[in-house]
Amino acid sequence: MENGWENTGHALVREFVFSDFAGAMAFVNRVAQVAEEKNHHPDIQIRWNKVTLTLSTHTSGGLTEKDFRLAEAIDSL
Ligand SMILES: C[C@H](O)[C@H](O)[C@H]1CNC2=NC(N)=NC(=O)C2=N1
Repeated sequence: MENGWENTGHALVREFVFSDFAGAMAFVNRVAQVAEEKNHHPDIQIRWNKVTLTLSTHTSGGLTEKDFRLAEAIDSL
C-alpha cells in the first residue's frame, strides 16, 4: 500500500507519530471507537508519542478485507 501501511503478508502495520503522549492517546481512543463500530480490533503499541497499529484477522490467521477496510477508516480519522 502506498499510504504509510506496510503489508508484511500477515498484517498491515503503520506507525503514527504525535507531538506528545496525550496526542497519541487521543488518537488511540478514536481508533478504539472505530474498532468497536467495525468489531475489528487492531493490536496497539503505544510508546510515548508513537502509536504502532498492527491489523490482521486473528480468526483467519492473516489478512482479510476487514483489515484493509479498517486501515482506510483509520486513515480518514
Ligand atoms: C467474535 C468476534 O467477531 C471476533 O472475536 C472478532 C473481534 N475482533 C477481531 N479483530 C481482529 N483484528 N481479528 C479478529 O479475528 C477479530 N475477531
